[in-house]
Amino acid sequence: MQANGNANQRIARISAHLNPNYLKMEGSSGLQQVSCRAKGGAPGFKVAILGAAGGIGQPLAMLMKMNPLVSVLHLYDVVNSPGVTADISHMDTGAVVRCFLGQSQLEDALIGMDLVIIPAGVPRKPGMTRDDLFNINAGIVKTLCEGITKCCPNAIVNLISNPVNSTVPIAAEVFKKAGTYDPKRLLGVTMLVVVRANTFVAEVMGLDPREVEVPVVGGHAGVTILPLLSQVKPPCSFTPEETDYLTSRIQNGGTEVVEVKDICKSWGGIGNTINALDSHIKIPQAYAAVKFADACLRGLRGDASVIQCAFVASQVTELPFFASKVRLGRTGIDEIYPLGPLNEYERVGLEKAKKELAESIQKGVSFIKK
Ligand SMILES: NC(=O)c1ccc[n+]([C@@H]2O[C@H](COP(=O)([O-])OP(=O)(O)OC[C@H]3O[C@@H](n4cnc5c(N)ncnc54)[C@H](O)[C@@H]3O)[C@@H](O)[C@H]2O)c1
Ligand SMILES: O=C(O)C[C@H](O)C(=O)O
Repeated sequence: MQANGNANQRIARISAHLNPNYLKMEGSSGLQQVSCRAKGGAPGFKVAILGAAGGIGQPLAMLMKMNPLVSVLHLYDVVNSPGVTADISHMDTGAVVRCFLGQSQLEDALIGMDLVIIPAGVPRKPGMTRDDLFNINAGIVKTLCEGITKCCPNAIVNLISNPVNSTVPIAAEVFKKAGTYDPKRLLGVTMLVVVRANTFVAEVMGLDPREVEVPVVGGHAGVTILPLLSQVKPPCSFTPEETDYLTSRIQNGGTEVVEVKDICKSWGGIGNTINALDSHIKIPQAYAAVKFADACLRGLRGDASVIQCAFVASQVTELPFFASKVRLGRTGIDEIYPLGPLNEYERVGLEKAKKELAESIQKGVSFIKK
């Protein structure tokens, strides 16, 4: 005890390492909060993850810590962020990692950020739609976006929390209310369905998924997810059965994962071992989120021709938001591409997608305007 100091002092040392907001003040017995901006060791972008201790948040934090474009990584959550930060900060990559815990530290987590990634909120359980998450996640996204308006209104925002079809309009309304809205900087992350589409098409066609590009437009739930199989690169032709199978599998990929994980969970562990699925770590979801975040950072850096699909404010259809291919640049979205020629199957799908999307968008807008 002598050598290591008392418990408060030990906590203070650990906390100061993890969190620049907690520094042990000379002569004080406990922790005292002081304001301090995180400093990065290497040049690069400052990125905050809100919801960093969650199933997506943790692997996302690990992968962003490995990204050479990131110099400072802020990990914010309402629980467990110190443990996650301790772990991630031991990786010998360039980004400096800082921990932020609880609402009182939200603003410090956000000050000066170039990119804010939001996977905060509850995930689906079997039998639920993404829209069933609205009641809880709408309020969470609203609070986090209010923080962004105050602390980093020019940051690019990657919104992952579901239902994306409603949370993006919620974020837009919060930013509009604060007078900080820039539609070029707000992007709903739909990359995961593109990743799945590339994989499933590659499986059917016997191709390497890294060489396949499937544009997926519309939104991020059920029938609003519209893969444009007529525009796959390299050009492929599909039988009607293959088109039905692929469209349905891409639209229901999220549900497939939720259900299979739940079945595995019900098997339990072997003997007394803990079932790893209890932790709900979501690695491919984080992979997709990082693929998208990396594209945004490359755009910010000024790389040419960075093109990905995302759910954004759009004039591609009559709806105010729509997912389609966008080109990313130094200030966010530089260009939104039109849908291109659709076949009859896709035209029918588009009408279904727009009907559901219109309701989800309106639900998000009304949540803030009510
Ligand atoms: N867009 C996509 O492609 C995609 C993919 C997968 C999951 N999701 C969505 O992402 C969300 C998170 O999924 P998950 O599996 O990581 O869930 P999770 O429950 O494992 O993690 C969510 C994290 O958010 C935190 N959180 C809750 N309220 C918060 C608040 N007010 N501020 C900050 N953090 C808060 C929780 O403490 C938790 O650590 C869900 O809504 C899920 O549906 C989206
Ligand atoms: O399906 C979900 O609930 C999570 C995510 O949107 C997914 O597509 O995996």
